[in-house]
Amino acid sequence: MMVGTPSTPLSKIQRATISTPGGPRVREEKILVTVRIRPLSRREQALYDLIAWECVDDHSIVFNSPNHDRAVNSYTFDKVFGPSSATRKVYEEGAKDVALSALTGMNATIFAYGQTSSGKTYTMRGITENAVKDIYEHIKNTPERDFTLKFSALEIYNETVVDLLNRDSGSLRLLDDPEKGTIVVKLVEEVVKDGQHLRHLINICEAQRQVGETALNDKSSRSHQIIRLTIESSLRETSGCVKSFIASLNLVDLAGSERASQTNADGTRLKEGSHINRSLLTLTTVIRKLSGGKKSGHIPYRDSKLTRILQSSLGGNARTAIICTMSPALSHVEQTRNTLSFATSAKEVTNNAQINMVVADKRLVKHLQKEVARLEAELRSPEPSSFSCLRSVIAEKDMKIEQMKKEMEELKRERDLVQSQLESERKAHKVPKGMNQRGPSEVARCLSFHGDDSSTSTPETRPRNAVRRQAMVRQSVTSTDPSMLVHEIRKIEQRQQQLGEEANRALEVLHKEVASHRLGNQETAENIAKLLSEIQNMQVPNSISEEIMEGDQANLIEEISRFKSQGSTIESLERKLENVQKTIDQLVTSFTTHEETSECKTPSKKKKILPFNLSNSANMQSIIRPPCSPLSSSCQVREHDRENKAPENYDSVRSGNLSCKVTPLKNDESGNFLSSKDGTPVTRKSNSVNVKKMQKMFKNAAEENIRSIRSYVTELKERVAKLQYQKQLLVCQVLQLEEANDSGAEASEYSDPSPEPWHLMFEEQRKEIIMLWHLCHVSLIHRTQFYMLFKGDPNDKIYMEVELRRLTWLERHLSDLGNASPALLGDEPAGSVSASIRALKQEREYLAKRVSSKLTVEEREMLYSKWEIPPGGKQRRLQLVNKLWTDPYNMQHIKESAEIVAKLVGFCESGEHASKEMFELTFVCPSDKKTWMGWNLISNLLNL
Ligand SMILES: Nc1ncnc2c1ncn2[C@@H]1O[C@H](COP(=O)(O)OP(=O)(O)OP(=O)(O)O)[C@@H](O)[C@H]1O
Repeated sequence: MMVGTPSTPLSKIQRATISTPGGPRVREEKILVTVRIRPLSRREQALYDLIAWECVDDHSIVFNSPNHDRAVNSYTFDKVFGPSSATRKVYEEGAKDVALSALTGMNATIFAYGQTSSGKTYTMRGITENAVKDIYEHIKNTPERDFTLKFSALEIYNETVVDLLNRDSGSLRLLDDPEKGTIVVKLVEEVVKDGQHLRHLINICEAQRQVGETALNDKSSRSHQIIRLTIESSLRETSGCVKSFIASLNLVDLAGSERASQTNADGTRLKEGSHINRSLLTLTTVIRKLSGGKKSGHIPYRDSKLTRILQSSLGGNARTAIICTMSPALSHVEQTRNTLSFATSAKEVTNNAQINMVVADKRLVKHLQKEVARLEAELRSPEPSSFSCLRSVIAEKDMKIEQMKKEMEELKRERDLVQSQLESERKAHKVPKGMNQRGPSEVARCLSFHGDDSSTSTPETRPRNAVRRQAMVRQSVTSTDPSMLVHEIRKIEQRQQQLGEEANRALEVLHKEVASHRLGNQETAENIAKLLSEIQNMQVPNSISEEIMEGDQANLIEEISRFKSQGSTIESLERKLENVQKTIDQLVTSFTTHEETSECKTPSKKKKILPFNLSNSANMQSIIRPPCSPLSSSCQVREHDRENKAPENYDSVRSGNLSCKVTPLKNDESGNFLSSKDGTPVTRKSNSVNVKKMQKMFKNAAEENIRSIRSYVTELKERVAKLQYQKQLLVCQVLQLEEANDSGAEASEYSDPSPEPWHLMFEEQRKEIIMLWHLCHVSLIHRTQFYMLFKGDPNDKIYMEVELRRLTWLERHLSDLGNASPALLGDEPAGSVSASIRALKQEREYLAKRVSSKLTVEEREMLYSKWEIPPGGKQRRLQLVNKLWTDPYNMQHIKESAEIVAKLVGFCESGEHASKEMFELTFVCPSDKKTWMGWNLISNLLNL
C-alpha cells in the first residue's frame, strides 16, 4: 500500500484548520475527537444488560433511554464508530492523518480515553500496529530522505514515572526544559533498526506494563502508558545544505476512570483507582479550561505527571487525536456520559502544531555549543587530550635523554678502560718517568677539555705543548697501540660532544612545545569565553522573564505582608467580639426569669455548647482555618481524624440557640427583685402602677437591647468569618504563586477574568470538589453541609474557590509526601490513608445508628428498596449508609446521599438559621452591613 504525505483530516465535519498568516509552518487546528462504541461484553450480556446507545449516523450518538428520560441525549463528534466498526477503519478515519504528521516534522499524539473496560487498550493496540505499518511503508516510498527512528516508552503508575525499557531505573524525574518542554530524565531511547525491531520493542513494553484484574476487566491497565516514537528525517539539497525534520509521535493508552463500587476495588486496586481518577480529573480540568479558550490563563498542567508530560499535546505544538471509547451498556450510562462530556470539551481545544525543521544555522549553533562543551570538559578534565599528547612527547624525550646518559656512561667506562690500558702499555714499554707523569695527565686533559687546551696554556707554554703533542704523536707512531688508543679517545670525545649538543637541542624543543601549548590553552579559554558570551546574548529574553518574576516576587511579598496585617486585624477583632459575647451572656443571664427557667426543657446544669460560638474561638478557628501552610502561624498538628469524627453535639448544632444556661434572679424577702449583678433592689410600685406590666416592659426593653447587640455581634462574626475566608484564599494564592515561582510556571489564574457564566463554573467546581472529597475521604457530614449550603448563589463563589483550592492543595501536598490520598480537610494529613478510611467508617457507623431514630419506618423501607438493600439482610442500616456518597460521578446519587445524611444529622437545608450556626458563613453584602446603633436607653424603650 502506498502511504503518502499526510493530508488534512478526513472528517466530514468541517473542523477549523487555520493557517497562520506568517506562513504554512504553523497549523492551528482543533483536536480531532472520535468515539468508538464496543459491543456488549460477555459479562454485560450475562447480566442481561441493555444497549443504551445508538449511532444515528457517522457523527452522532444518541441515548435510547428505556424510561424515555428527557436528559441530554444526543452528542456529535468528528466521527462515531459503532460496535461493528473494525479497528482499521477507526485508525484510517480517526488517527492516521494525525499520526503520520510526525513523518513531516509535526509532533503528533493519539490517545484513548474512556471508562475502565471500554476498549482503550484494544483500540490503541490496533492503532499502534497500523501506524507502525504505515510509517515503514512511507519510509520505503521516500528513498530520497534518510530516516532515523528512536523509541522510548514509559508508564505512570500511582503517579510514578517508570521506564518500560528499563524498569530497574526506578522512578524517573521530570524536568522542565524551556525549549523542549517536559523531559523525562534518564528515559532510555533506543534507535530502531526496522519495523520488526520496533514491534519487538512495543511487545516488551506491553509485557512490562502494570495490569490487574478488576470486577469489570480481567486485564485492566492500572497505569497510563505512553509510547514515544521520535522520527528524524534529513534531505541533502542541491545547495549542499541539509534540511531535517524532527517530530515525536505519542501513542497514549490511558488507564480507565472507574467507580470503586463497580470495580469492587479495595487495597492495591483502590489505591491505583484513586491515582487513576485523580490524574484523569486533572486531564479533564486541563481540557475543560482549554476548551473555554483560556490559553493565557492558568492551566493546571503541573497538577499531574500525565498532563505535564502531555502538555505540548494539549493546546500546544502538536496535532492531537482523541479516541473516546465507551460501553453501550445501560449499567454504565453515567460513566459514559462523563466520557462524552469530556469528548465534547476536547472538541473545543485548539492546538498550534508547527513543522519542526532543523535548519543549518541551528545546527551551527548546536555544533558550537557542543564544541564549547567539549573544550570546557577538556579543560576541567584532569587529563586533557592536548596535555596527554604533550606528556607523551616529554616521555619520548625523557627516554632519549636516558638513552644518551647510558651511552655517556658507557663511553666513560670505555675511556677509563683505555686509560688503564694506556698506563699498562706505558709500564710495559718503560716510558721515561717524566713522560710517565705527563702522558696520562695529557690524555686526561684532552678528555676533559675536548681536545682544546688553549684556555689553560699561556703564550709561553703553547710552543712547548705543541712540541709535547708532537712527541706524543711520534710516540704513538712508534708504538701502534697507544696511538690507536689516542685516536679512539678523540673519537669518543667527539661523540660525547655531539650527544651533549643533541640533548641540549631536544630540551630546547621541549621548552618551546610546552610554551606553545600554554599559549594554545589560553587561546582556547578566550574562545570559550567569547562563545559563551555569544550564547548568553542569544538568551536575553530569559533575563526579561526573570525581571517579570522579580516583579511577581515583589507582589508576592506585598501580598504576604497584607495577609499578615489582615491576620492581626482579624485576631484583634475576634478578641473584641469575645468580650462583647461575654457581656451578652451576662446580660442574658441577668434578665432571664424563673418562669423561663422552667420553660426550658433542658436542665440548666446541662450546659449546651455552641459549636462555632466566638466564645469558643478555638472551635471556630478549626473550621475556618486555612490548610496547613508554611505561612500560616495557626498551622498546628491536629488530631488526625477530627474532621471525620462524628460530632458529639449535633443536637446543639441543630438547635442553633444560645445557651439555655440560666441564673435565676434573686428575690428578696419583701418581694423586690434584685438585680443579680449588683443586688440593687427594684422597688415594687404602689397600686397606681401596674407592677407586672412594668416588669414586663422592663424585660422587653432589655431583651430588645440584647437582640440588637446579638444581631450586631452576629454580623461582626460574619465579617470575621469572611475575612478569615479571604485570608484563606490569600494563603492559597500565595502558595500557588510560590509554586509558580519555583517551577517557572505561569502566574496566578486570578488575574484572568473568567468569561464563563457563574452557574456553569459553579457546576464544574462542584463536580471537582465532589471528586476531591471522594479522593480525600472527607467526612460525609462536612460534604453534606457544604453541598446543602452552597447551591450556586453568586455569594458562594468565595467558598467554592476556597474549598476547591484547599482540597486541591491538600491532595497534591499529600501525594507529594508519598501518601496515596489524604484523609482530612484539616491542617495536617492523617498518618495514612487507612487512618482516614477508618475515621470515615466510624462516621458511617455513627450515621447508621441514627437511621432508626431519624427516619420513619416507611421512609426507611422506601430507601432500602431504592438503594437495593435486600430485605432481611444483616445490618441494613449500615448497608444503606455505606452506599451513601460513593459515586462522585453521579450527581443524582450525590444529591440523594446529601439529603439522607442531612436528615440523619438534622440539617435544615433551607433554614438560614441552620446555615449560620453550622458554618458561620452567611456573609452579608457590604452594602447591607449594619452598624450597631448603640445602647437604647431603657427609659426610651419604656416610653418614659
Ligand atoms: N471494539 C471491540 N470489539 C471487541 N471487543 C472489544 C472491543 N473493545 C474492547 N473489547 C474487549 O473488551 C475488553 C476490555 O477491553 P480493554 O482491556 O481494551 O479495555 P480498557 O478500556 O483498556 O480497560 P482498562 O481501563 O480497565 O484497562 C477486552 O476483553 C477487549 O478484548
